[in-house]
Amino acid sequence: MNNNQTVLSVKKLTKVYQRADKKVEALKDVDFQLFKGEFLAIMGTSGSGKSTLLNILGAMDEPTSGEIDFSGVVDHQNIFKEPYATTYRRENIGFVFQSFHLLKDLTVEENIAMPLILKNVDFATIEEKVNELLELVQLTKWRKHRPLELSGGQQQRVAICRALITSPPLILADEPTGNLDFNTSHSILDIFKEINKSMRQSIVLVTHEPYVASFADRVLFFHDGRIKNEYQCREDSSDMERIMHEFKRILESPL
Ligand SMILES: Nc1ncnc2c1ncn2[C@@H]1O[C@H](COP(=O)(O)OP(=O)(O)OP(=O)(O)O)[C@@H](O)[C@H]1O
Repeated sequence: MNNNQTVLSVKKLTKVYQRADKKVEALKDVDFQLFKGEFLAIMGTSGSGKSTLLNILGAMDEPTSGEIDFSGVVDHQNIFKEPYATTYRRENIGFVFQSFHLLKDLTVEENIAMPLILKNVDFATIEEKVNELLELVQLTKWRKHRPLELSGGQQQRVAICRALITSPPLILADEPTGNLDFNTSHSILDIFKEINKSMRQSIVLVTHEPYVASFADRVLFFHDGRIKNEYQCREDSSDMERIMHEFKRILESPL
């Protein structure tokens, strides 16, 4: 849960893509705050702007207008320009994607260690962190294997470790359970919940599934590039049904 210390503050954010002779407004006047230690789900149907938002929060894309106050994450604010964008991503963000994005020729432990190798961290420190993370996700005995020898759920656990190894204040996850079956998704979401609680990292997770969103502390409902409502999870068995109900109501309302 949050203690109201702001990590990110998003104000009147818009993103317009130019596609041939047509403008696509992917984000329209998006306003929200992310709090320290908060697990926030961004929920919406396909095309509602979820990935666009995540890409902007990760400085992989620039907004068309509006502001993001990143002062809860970094000192400088010019994060959309190089070299700041790369530094911001490397130092402050852990990315987890639907399709894992692991390097297939490297072992599990090499994949996890890569962000620290790139930062020239000493071997002993890297080994200690890799061991700790492998234990957290119960993959110690798979450390010498390569990603393609692992199940989808195991590969996603490796990707989560890689995202965590620099201890970033912010984890951005785009449909991290999209390629996984129900039970595997549950165990991956439990890991997100656990790291959020134990390490106090803030998480922004994009999903179109009420079940996945119900693991978060708060859900922002996106529709047609706008935030239509939000839901504070009660952490009980009613969350999924309430999220589903609210999502359905939003989809059935006129734009
Ligand atoms: N690079 C781009 N160029 C042009 N239009 C884009 C681009 N990226 C996204 N869009 C458009 O912006 C809108 C929002 O897309 P976005 O990918 O953010 O949605 P989404 O909610 O993540 O969808 P999905 O769940 O299918 O990934 C869509 O209409 C999409 O076609």
